[in-house]
Amino acid sequence: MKVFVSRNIPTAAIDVLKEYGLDAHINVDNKHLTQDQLIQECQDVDLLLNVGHADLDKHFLESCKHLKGIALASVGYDHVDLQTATALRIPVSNTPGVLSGATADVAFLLMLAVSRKAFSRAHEVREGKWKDFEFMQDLGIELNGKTLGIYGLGRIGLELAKKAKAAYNMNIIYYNRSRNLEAEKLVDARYVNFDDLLSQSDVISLHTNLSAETQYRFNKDAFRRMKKSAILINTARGKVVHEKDLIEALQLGEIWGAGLDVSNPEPMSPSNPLLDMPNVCVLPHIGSATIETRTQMAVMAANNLIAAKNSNPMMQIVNKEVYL
Ligand SMILES: NC(=O)C1=CN([C@@H]2O[C@H](COP(=O)(O)OP(=O)(O)OC[C@H]3O[C@@H](n4cnc5c(N)ncnc54)[C@H](OP(=O)(O)O)[C@@H]3O)[C@@H](O)[C@H]2O)C=CC1
Ligand SMILES: O=CC(=O)O
Repeated sequence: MKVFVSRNIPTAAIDVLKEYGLDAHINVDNKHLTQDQLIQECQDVDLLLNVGHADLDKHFLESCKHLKGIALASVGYDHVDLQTATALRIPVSNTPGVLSGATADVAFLLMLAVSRKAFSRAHEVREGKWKDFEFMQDLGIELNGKTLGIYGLGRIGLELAKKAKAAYNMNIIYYNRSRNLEAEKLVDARYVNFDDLLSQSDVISLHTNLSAETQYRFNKDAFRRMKKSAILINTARGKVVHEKDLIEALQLGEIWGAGLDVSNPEPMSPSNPLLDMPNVCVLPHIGSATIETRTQMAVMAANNLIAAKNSNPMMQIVNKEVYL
């Protein structure tokens, strides 16, 4: 069977593929592939281990006629046309759980960075422009005892809630479509409606998957209903936030600051006004980027490919209808 790995992955995962007899062709140069290039690479490929968030849409899926399985090295699968994959009987797997702690760490990091204005003048230090200790400058907001609102309290949201509770005894409120009773028990999380999430939170952290329902849910209207002192953290997907409305809300002082690990599009344009705002911290989508986590993600994806190779169900299947 022909296997393609779309970017470099840790050796541990390549070893798993080899151990089970899959001799993968790896994009060893780690070149960014356009969709056309990926289609070209996958012309006679049976199994794809896909790294990154390039669109695996109808055109891609229908163009790669030999595909019998796609293992994503990500938990999010909003970039895959699952309906077409299922119709073509291509099982698709993801990597839930193993990246929750690392991604929650980045949300926590952003929450602290923005609330303490940690990076707003870091460049001044580097450029020799920092002149003096200022008693009344760079004043941040303390997180202790504040209210953390989580939009999408699932695996990652719960990890963040645990950290926020342990470190700062934050009050946790959340909004999902359904209640998360485990979180209510573990961190005393309180289920609220969307309006209350907006109006009661000191920090709102987004951890939903991207869907038609969640796309642009954080827009002009939402920002107006948030506290003027509120901080927005997004480690979910760029499109959950209406970026133009966010820029306006920050410019008008409708919210206090924002910490973003994701944007729309990615990479963010260097001319994006968010990058010039001292109350905004932007990271290059590094949520799961630790040696430990990326290794576990890649190994999980490799094991899913092995299952597909052996015509067994993939363990972390996201379109299980394919097996009906
Ligand atoms: N920055 C990064 O590097 C990373 C980003 N991510 C992003 O984080 C996302 C979440 O991952 P994970 O925690 O594992 O996923 P989970 O499925 O565990 O959690 C998603 C949560 O979102 C809620 N949700 C879904 N739809 C809605 C809606 N319409 N309104 C309100 N809540 C909703 C779900 O609850 P319910 O179904 O009850 O509504 C669930 O609690 C991923 O999909 C990915 O996009 C993930 C990893 C790394
Ligand atoms: O964004 C990363 C993911 O795993 O999803």
